[in-house]
Amino acid sequence: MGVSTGSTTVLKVAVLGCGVVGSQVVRLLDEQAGDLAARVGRRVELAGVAVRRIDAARDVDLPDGLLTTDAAALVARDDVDLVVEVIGGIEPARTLILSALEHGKSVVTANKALLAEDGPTLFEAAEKSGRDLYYEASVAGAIPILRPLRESLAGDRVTRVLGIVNGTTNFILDKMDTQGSGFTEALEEAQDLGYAEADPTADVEGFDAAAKAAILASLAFHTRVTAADVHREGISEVSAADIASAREMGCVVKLLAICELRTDETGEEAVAVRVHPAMIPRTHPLASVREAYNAVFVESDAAGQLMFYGPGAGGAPTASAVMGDLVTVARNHVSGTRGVGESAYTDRAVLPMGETRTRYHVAIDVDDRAGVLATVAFAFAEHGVSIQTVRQEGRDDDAQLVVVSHTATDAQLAATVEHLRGMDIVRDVTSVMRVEGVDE
Ligand SMILES: NC(=O)C1=CN([C@@H]2O[C@H](COP(=O)(O)OP(=O)(O)OC[C@H]3O[C@@H](n4cnc5c(N)ncnc54)[C@H](O)[C@@H]3O)[C@@H](O)[C@H]2O)C=CC1
Ligand SMILES: N[C@@H](CC=O)C(=O)O
Ligand code: NA
Repeated sequence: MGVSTGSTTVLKVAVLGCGVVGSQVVRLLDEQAGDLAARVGRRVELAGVAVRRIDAARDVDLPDGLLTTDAAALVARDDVDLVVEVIGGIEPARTLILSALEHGKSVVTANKALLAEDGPTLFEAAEKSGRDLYYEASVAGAIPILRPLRESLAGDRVTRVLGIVNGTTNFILDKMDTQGSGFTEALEEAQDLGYAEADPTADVEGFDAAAKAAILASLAFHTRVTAADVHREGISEVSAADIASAREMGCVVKLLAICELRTDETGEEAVAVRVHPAMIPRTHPLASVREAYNAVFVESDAAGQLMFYGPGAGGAPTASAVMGDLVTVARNHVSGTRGVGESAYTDRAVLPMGETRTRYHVAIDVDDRAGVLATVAFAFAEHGVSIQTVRQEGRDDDAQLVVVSHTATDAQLAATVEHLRGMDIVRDVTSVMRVEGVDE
């Protein structure tokens, strides 16, 4: 393959995809041209924009000559120095990124789905070509979180990363909580605002947050975690009743990504990575993260607790992170250097979800008669799950017990729920949700 030599006076950028994010990258490349030249030390110009349809309506004006439907040819062009991939999804994005790297172009991408599925292939290709692969926009949109993990905290030992990393689901849960909005109505609003993925199932079912959790855990713990390693639950099952129940307890429901450094039963350090809805106290800092904002807590041995907060989705905020990476890889290109590559030297195992320890909120429809509470409490005790509080709501045919447990493993809780579901006095277990951010 020919490695591009590019121009010595101008850096040429190919943008692949001109949707919500791509159109904003193209706009910023034009509007910030003067400042970019000063910051990079060389003019940065658009070489071309790969689109699916030339005649599609888009949010940015582009001269026809720059548009092409042949992304493969664009990334291979000799006059292209840097490539921005904002098509999304696995293919053709993976082939295009690999081709760009093989042709000697550094790549900036926002594609968490691809990084979480096949990151190592991309990192190896970047290593082999001696080029950069940067992806700050892939996690928590505009918030600088990957660079702090990769660089600022490289001398510390990160033990936990906890956050809200999906704007769409946070927007939906926030609207359900504060405005009593319906799920579908809130999702449509998030789509109109450009927060949702092309297929919003990726957001709603937690795939997007799981991909981001995999990327965060890999960087934080210097290991390889893929999307398949992440325990994932979305928000499609979160009901208005769950949100009301959380409110009763002084909590709010959030979709959380939790990455932890733990010790397995042999004493080896391992990682646990999960994404699921959880109740957190309204006094917890994450409870005040509204709309499509994201926030990530990082805990490390020396630094203690750090919190990163900001817009986690949307065209312009995401383009801001893409542009930051673009300036970095452009500077590296000009100075003939390379940024930090993948750091996966610890090669830690990923613990099964059953070993995760947390607290649980369980709502149970029961027959309202003497002895029911004791029988239910016995089922929890039998599986080693200690109860912190129980409250009864309703009477007679409408009776419900709401149990909040002390810390137990997921396996213990699952066994308890199965036991409850098999009991005569239990009509249904209507809600099981983890409770996070509460002291023992
Ligand atoms: N929208 C957001 O808030 C954020 C998006 N991202 C990521 O950024 C990437 C882009 O997302 P969006 O701009 O929101 O998606 P989008 O769906 O608005 O844009 C993707 C564009 O790529 C085009 N495309 C598809 N196949 C193509 C091909 N073969 N050649 C050329 N163009 C092609 C589509 O026509 C579309 O215009 C994704 O990886 C997404 O996960 C990351 C952070 C936030
Ligand atoms: N669909 C994503 C976009 C950013 O990654 C989200 O809603 O957070
Ligand atoms: Na980011």
